[in-house]
Amino acid sequence: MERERGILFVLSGPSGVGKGTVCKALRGKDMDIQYSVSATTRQPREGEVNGVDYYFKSKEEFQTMIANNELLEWAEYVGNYYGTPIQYVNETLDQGRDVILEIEVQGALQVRDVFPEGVFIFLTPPSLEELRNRIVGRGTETEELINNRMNVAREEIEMMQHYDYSVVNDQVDCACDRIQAIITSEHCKVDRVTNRYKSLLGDE
Ligand SMILES: Nc1ncnc2c1ncn2[C@@H]1O[C@H](COP(=O)(O)OP(=O)(O)OP(=O)(O)O)[C@@H](O)[C@H]1O
Ligand SMILES: Nc1nc2c(ncn2[C@@H]2O[C@H](COP(=O)(O)O)[C@@H](O)[C@H]2O)c(=O)[nH]1
Repeated sequence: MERERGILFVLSGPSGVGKGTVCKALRGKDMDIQYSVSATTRQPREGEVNGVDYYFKSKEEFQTMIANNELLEWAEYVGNYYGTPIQYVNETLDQGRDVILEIEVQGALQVRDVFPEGVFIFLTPPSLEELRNRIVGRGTETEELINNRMNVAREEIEMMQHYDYSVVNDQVDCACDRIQAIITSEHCKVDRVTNRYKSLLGDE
């Protein structure tokens, strides 16, 4: 029987809403889902490790990746470039394993064009005030950058209509359970299951 391709999940939502935190909680759930590591030109934060949190690149290196078609999508966000290396995503999906991308909205819309069968989830904050509190509390951005990120956040929330699911991150465990439920239900969708049975019956 031919092995089915994995499912591509895209998790977006404003900076500081808790995408990384919720993904970390998902990792603890022992699910067979792989996490793509993005490339970025932003400076590493304290404790961030190259190849684990991001592939940290110079602007020139990033532009070379674009020119060589090494990125599935890329975007400029608050003065830096961010992008998803395509090879890892394709190879992992071809192995029949799911992949999750944690990316901002402009990039997610590009992925939608290439992977219309992908599953797009938008994580929302309980309120804008709470969003700001979370970015401030993280302690990684200057006041100016916090304001820039909050301005982009407003625009991003308006783009939520382009997603398949919206999940509020009120409490990490609850948000994680909701995303886990979405992943499980996507695996039970009749069109995906039908393909599996087609190849099963074809084997007879
Ligand atoms: N449900 C929650 N309740 C309270 N605090 C939270 C919650 N989820 C995340 N946080 C906190 O909010 C801050 C931002 O979270 P995190 O870094 O995961 O956001 P992010 O969406 O991945 O941000 P970015 O897009 O900038 O990488 C962290 O300090 C985290 O501990
Ligand atoms: N379009 C893409 N956006 C990405 C990617 N990796 C991360 N991101 C998003 O960028 C912002 C800022 O991230 P930060 O680490 O500087 O706080 C946030 O929304 C990330 O989700 C990517 O590969 N492509």
